[in-house]
Amino acid sequence: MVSDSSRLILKGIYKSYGEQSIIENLSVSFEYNGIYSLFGPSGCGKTTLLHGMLGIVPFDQGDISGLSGRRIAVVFQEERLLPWSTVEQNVLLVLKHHYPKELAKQKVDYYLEAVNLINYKHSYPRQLSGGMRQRVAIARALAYGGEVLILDEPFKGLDIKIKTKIMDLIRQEYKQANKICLLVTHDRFEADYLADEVYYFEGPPLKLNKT
Ligand SMILES: Nc1ncnc2c1ncn2[C@@H]1O[C@H](COP(=O)(O)OP(=O)(O)OP(=O)(O)O)[C@@H](O)[C@H]1O
Repeated sequence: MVSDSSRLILKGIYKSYGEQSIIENLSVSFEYNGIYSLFGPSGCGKTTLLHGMLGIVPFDQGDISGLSGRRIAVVFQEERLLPWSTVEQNVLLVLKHHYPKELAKQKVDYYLEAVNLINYKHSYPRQLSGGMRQRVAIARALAYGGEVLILDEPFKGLDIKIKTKIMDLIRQEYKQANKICLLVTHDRFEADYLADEVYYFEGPPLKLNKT
């Protein structure tokens, strides 16, 4: 089979947890150079789909193409920050093997500024609010960069002003050839604001309702 490198394709995906079928014969594809929202109610299986794509949980069946070998940045539902490291160190950590030291530091400052946290770079996660910690996780993913950006409910707890500022930045950086951004959300405003295309899901089992 010839693989199509301009698309990320999921084909015939199945996933169950015990007796509960979460994903049943789902096929969906995304084009590089696209920003997509995966919109659907809480519990329908969106996170399971993302985690399967990332290899965090194994799918029971199905094929994924167009993802391996790509650099992937992720914002998970939880911030996953190191509590013993400062905000700056948390972001730097993921950059240090990918960029020279000075460039890495510049990136940290640029993205902390972008999420309105530059004045907190020497703070520890416990000194921040939940929404601020979430913004550190967003800054970390954007600074890391990559061809694929996966966002799982990244804007919860953020006010509309900062949320739209961050979404504008993401559009600027991901509306480019050879890049994909996938946003999982059950917030209709976010889904419409960020994406070129909104995929509507229901479930479980997760079903693509319409695009
Ligand atoms: N590790 C697990 N073991 C058993 N069931 C699970 C597990 N993870 C998820 N589920 C179940 O799978 C279903 C889908 O969960 P999932 O987190 O994928 O939904 P979601 O659409 O992302 O929801 P939300 O928007 O609330 O995050 C739920 O019914 C959940 O209870």
